[in-house]
Amino acid sequence: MPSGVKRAARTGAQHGQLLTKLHGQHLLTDQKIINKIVDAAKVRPHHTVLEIGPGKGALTKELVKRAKKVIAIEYDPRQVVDLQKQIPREHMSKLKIVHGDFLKVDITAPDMKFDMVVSNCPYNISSGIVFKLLCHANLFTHAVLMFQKEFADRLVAQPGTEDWCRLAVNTQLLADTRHLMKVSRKCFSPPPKVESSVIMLTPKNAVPPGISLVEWEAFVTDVFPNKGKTLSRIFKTKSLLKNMVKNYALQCSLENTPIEADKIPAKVDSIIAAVMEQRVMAGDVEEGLEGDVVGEIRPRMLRLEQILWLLKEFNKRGIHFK
Ligand SMILES: C[S@@+](CC[C@H](N)C(=O)[O-])C[C@H]1O[C@@H](n2cnc3c(N)ncnc32)[C@H](O)[C@@H]1O
Repeated sequence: MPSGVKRAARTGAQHGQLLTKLHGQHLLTDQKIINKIVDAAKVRPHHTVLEIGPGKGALTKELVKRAKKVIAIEYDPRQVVDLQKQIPREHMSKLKIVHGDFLKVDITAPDMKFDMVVSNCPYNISSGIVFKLLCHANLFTHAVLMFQKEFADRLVAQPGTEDWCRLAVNTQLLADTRHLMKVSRKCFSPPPKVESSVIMLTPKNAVPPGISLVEWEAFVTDVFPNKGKTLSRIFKTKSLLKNMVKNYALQCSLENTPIEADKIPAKVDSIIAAVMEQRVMAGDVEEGLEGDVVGEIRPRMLRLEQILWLLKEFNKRGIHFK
């Protein structure tokens, strides 16, 4: 082979490998795992399944056998071509391939209606996928999703564990999450460097009453990066105090509450003290909390209901986080 052709072939192959890495293309090859994932999704003949990143169709081939329709969103044009070749002709009419980035595709469009989501996700956009699905939680009943094990562990984490974090709290506000199975590296080609897990994500029916999602997100973002510190210490953080003072001043002016600007920091301090001195919802304290006064508790011990309660305690006293 002439050296120019060899070089071009090598460059082409390297480009392919780079794309493979960039798009998280670790394809499932273990038929038992493929079946278990599709079984877990409980696909019935009247269902439309949305698949994120079908690749060469490992899951898609099973899904089209069982569903009425599969909408598969794939970013890589090479995989789109391969996918078309992989699906048996008799099932082709059930498959709609959308060539695009899942994070950008409008999944609310009338021709995109679906009942559930199944995906061996591209791990490099795991957070984006969860966020987008939660934003459209009203569109589907459940999602069976494979992620890198550490990410999946955080999605299903419980209070009091190391993995209980912002991602867990934000996800579980809007959806129930359940671990389904671990998947060994050996079940993929090429094998990834990490282990994987499959989880079930089931949207909850409604956002808890009296809660603004924007406010919730801001509160959790302020409190959870310091999940090992006590709440009293967290609410003494300068940047957090500054933000609370600014928002309190805004709230006062919106409500026409007469309060002099230089008195606002002291007022905010007194509100924080009042909230911190309370006892956590009686009879609702997690075992292992280090004190029963709010200020002595660390966010990593707080259950969802307790975080909601804490946020409402601030909000009802006029303190907002966004
Ligand atoms: C981990 S592979 C899974 C492939 C196949 N489902 C399987 O299990 O063998 C992830 C797939 O997602 C595709 N992908 C990567 N980023 C994407 C994006 N933003 N939107 C849609 N698909 C994407 C990749 O090209 C790849 O085909």
